[in-house]
Amino acid sequence: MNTIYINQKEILKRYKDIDKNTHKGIQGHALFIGGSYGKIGSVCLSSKAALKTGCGLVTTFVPKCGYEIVQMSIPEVMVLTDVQENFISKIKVDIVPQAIGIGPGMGQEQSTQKAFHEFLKINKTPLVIDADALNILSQNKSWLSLLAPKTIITPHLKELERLLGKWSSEEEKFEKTKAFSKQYNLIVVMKGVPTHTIDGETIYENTTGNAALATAGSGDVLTGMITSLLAQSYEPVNAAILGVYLHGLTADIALPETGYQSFIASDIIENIGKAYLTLQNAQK
Ligand SMILES: NC(=O)C1=CN([C@@H]2O[C@H](COP(=O)(O)OP(=O)(O)OC[C@H]3O[C@@H](n4cnc5c(N)ncnc54)[C@H](OP(=O)(O)O)[C@@H]3O)[C@@H](O)[C@H]2O)[C@@H](O)CC1
Ligand SMILES: Nc1ncnc2c1ncn2[C@@H]1O[C@H](COP(=O)(O)OP(=O)(O)O)[C@@H](O)[C@H]1O
Ligand SMILES: [Mg+2]
Repeated sequence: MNTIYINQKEILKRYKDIDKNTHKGIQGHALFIGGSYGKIGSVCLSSKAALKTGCGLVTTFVPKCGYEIVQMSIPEVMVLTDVQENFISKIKVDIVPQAIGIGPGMGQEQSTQKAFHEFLKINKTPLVIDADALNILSQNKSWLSLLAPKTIITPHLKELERLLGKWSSEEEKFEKTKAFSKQYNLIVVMKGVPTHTIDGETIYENTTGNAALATAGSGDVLTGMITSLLAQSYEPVNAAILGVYLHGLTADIALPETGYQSFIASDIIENIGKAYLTLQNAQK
């Protein structure tokens, strides 16, 4: 198997320092599409994580019930709303983002499924697909052919099983995932312990992170971080690898202060700055 271990040395080959003359207009604009009644928090986590990972602008598209929630919990984020109150029914945005993250908290209502299908037919923006958007694809596998090359998908093991069907050994899991990645030309972030990012025949094994990450919203934060890096012009595979590495590093940094149990998804976001500083200090 062609496995590359993603440690600090590998990350420093891929990490790009910030340009001192940059401004928010060229730092990348990320759009998040997701949320439904009772699950607006997921897309708030993705959106805040994206800002803290360095993109210049974030817009979040939610059903109407999410409008005040997103505005009040993250004032830096711009908000667009669906016509429906409790779930997404028609994805209509008048902005030009550099990357889109779709799926966290989105639910699987029939009209949400239809809206997602219409969106996939016309979308030209680099995409990160997570959570319910993956579950919808599992129910409509013919839509996978609508995905542009190097679209990033971020399934946890259950979501992966819904997409691929059951496997009977670890080896078969990897073989099936590699075949799937090649068939649709996708980058698969196979979330687990550890997380493997699969790009065709190549497997990138992450080396950061710990059990503190086993907490609600941890994956929603990862979607925000990867989408942010994609919006900042990282190649899709590097956005995935660096996002997973930084996400894990936040938990390694925080662990001595929080312990495993009290660490929550917001603590990932709080520690993204320290994770970046670790890389910047290692460059000196
Ligand atoms: N604050 C909010 O708004 C939040 C909103 N959220 C949103 O909720 C939606 C549903 O997402 P979800 O992942 O909770 O549900 P679902 O896909 O059915 O998976 C659950 C089942 O899958 C399994 N399983 C999970 N992980 C596994 C693993 N690593 N390895 C192996 N198995 C694993 C496990 O099954 P079991 O092992 O029990 O058989 C578990 O019972 C989605 O839109 C998400 O964004 C959440 O992000 C939370 C915070
Ligand atoms: N024991 C663990 N060790 C390391 N990472 C973990 C562990 N448990 C969960 N994670 C990470 O936490 C994230 C969980 O994602 P996900 O299941 O989508 O959460 P949610 O849907 O609640 O946001 C993944 O990145 C996964 O790799
Ligand atoms: Mg998830």
